[in-house]
Amino acid sequence: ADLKVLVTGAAGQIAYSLLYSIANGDVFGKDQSVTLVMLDIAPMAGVLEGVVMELQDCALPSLKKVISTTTVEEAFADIDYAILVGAMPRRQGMERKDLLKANAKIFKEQGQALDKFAKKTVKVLVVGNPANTNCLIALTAAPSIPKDNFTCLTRLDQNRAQSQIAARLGVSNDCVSNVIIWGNHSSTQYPDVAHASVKCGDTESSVVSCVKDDNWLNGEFITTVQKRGGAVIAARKLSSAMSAAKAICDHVRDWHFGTKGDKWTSMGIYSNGSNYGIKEGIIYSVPVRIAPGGAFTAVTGLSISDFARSKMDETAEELFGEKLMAMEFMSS
Ligand SMILES: NC(=O)c1ccc[n+]([C@@H]2O[C@H](COP(=O)([O-])OP(=O)(O)OC[C@H]3O[C@@H](n4cnc5c(N)ncnc54)[C@H](O)[C@@H]3O)[C@@H](O)[C@H]2O)c1
Ligand SMILES: O=C(O)CC[C@H](O)C(=O)O
Repeated sequence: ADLKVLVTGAAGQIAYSLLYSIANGDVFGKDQSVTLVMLDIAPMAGVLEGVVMELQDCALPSLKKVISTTTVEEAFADIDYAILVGAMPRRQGMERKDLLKANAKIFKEQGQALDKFAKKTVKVLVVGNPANTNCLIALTAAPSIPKDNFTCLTRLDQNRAQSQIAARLGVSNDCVSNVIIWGNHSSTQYPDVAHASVKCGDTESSVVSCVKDDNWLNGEFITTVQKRGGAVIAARKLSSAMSAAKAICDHVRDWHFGTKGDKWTSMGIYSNGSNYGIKEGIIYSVPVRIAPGGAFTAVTGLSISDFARSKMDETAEELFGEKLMAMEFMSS
């Protein structure tokens, strides 16, 4: 059957890279026909039309139909996937709090629209920042959809961490696996390589034993990944877009087709209180294994050092703080 995939913020910069990849079959496969639904706000209707024209002009075989709209009723009707990108990005000088205030109401409205109009099996990926808390807002506003159908993007952080390690070791990016991102998609996230491995030829070794520099791994490596989004904003005067779109494709592809073998990937999921002492009630990034079709389970039994524990708690605390702030904004 045809897949109906919604991308919000479809006139924006991330969408400009993302829409092509989805329409080209890079996410759901070349044999899967896709109806692409594109939502943006009314003032962007003209730009949206231009993007529709370009998608048509790509003449892609797996793109069955394009629907562009500025109303949530039409956008969320009967969708299989909702990729929620549309939100204000942080610019230089803006705090996360400013962003939460501006964006929280978008995700409440869209959560309600998911509840009302989407398939109950819809898979939701929240990208718009603050991604974890926006995801929690959407989930809360959509009680008829299972909580495990809501995730937020931390794959960009995982890709950043993986590429930092690969560059340090002088190996290609695909040699490095099982890096973990814990917690918030923010500068308190904990990129963790304690369980990561690097494959050179036929031999697989731990990243820690290959890097042989714990000071770097526990210091500069972590801060580089934590601050990478801000560094891109400072350099481009715009938020990351090409790399964000690529990470969205990786996330959704793995959610659709599943992870391979004993490999895992990180995504922000609803914390039900049973993973690694992370309390219930926030969207927190953990390593997951995914079955074909999308059922996922958090990877269990990983040893957690005292250093990791304090980092994991710090990012959880930030998320509970954001949750409180979001609740205040919503009630005022
Ligand atoms: N989680 C991540 O890893 C990650 C990475 C990069 C960017 N982001 C976030 O993604 C978001 C989008 O970034 P961008 O660079 O594409 O921004 P952008 O400003 O280029 O595009 C955002 C688009 O969303 C639209 N929009 C605003 N409100 C909307 C609504 N209610 N419904 C539908 N569309 C709406 C805007 O009109 C605009 O076209 C930002 O919040 C950014 O911070 C997240
Ligand atoms: O606003 C930020 O600090 C980050 C923007 C984006 O989420 C990224 O990670 O590139």
